[in-house]
Amino acid sequence: MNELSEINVEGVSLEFKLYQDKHTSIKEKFALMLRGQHSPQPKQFWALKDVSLNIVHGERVGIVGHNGAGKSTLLKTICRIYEPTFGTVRVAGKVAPLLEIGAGFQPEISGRENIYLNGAILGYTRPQLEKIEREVIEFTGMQDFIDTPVKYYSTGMYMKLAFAIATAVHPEILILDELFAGGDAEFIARAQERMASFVDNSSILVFVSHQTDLIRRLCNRVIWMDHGQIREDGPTEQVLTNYLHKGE
Ligand SMILES: Nc1ncnc2c1ncn2[C@@H]1O[C@H](COP(=O)(O)OP(=O)(O)OP(=O)(O)O)[C@@H](O)[C@H]1O
Repeated sequence: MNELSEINVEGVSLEFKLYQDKHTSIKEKFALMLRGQHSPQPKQFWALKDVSLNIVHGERVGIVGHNGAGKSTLLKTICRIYEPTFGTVRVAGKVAPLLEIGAGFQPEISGRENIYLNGAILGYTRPQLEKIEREVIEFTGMQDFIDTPVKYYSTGMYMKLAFAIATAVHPEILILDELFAGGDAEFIARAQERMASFVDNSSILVFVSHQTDLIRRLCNRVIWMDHGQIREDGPTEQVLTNYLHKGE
């Protein structure tokens, strides 16, 4: 286990271009063309603005903020799905990202085959994959469906499988985005138990959620995102109190 897992985000800004074509009808476009004008240029939008943070092993970080504050964008930037427009992201340690449930699954193949496929993508070795297969089937309780193509799975089943695969072998850095929307109560309870026991002093959890109770239970540090910037970063209770009183 890497005792030196670390996430370092330094001066990160990320720009999206917002296309506004949907507000321009074909008739309006023709009128613009006849007048020798062009459709409006895409608007620039900064989803992250000069974000800096450092997360070290042993930290369980909850990210809170209003809708559109930049929480998911920050996670995707840490996972290198988005390239920052400015700034740098450095990650030391193996990352298990759970950003969009089922995003890594192949719909036509079975749950069991997806365990192998996803596990291989996460970098697990063959002996680890065999252990994971047993462990995942046991954790999910999905013996009866494990050889069914995952396109027939419900959202809850996708979630169980993805969570079980990502956490089967203790990852050094676990990154979760709103994981529990749509899961059944029993699974949510078991997943929370696993997450609580998952983080020890040699790993990192980064967790986006609107469920402040869950964040309070699982995290020892909270980052409050507001309009693409960090509004507050500190101990869970302090930041949550401010967020709940001054935020949203
Ligand atoms: N691929 C994209 N292209 C353009 N804009 C985007 C894209 N992804 C996100 N955005 C915009 O960036 C902003 C931040 O989005 P993000 O999903 O990071 O917010 P969030 O804090 O996770 O919100 P929520 O709590 O609603 O999930 C939003 O205004 C969103 O519309």
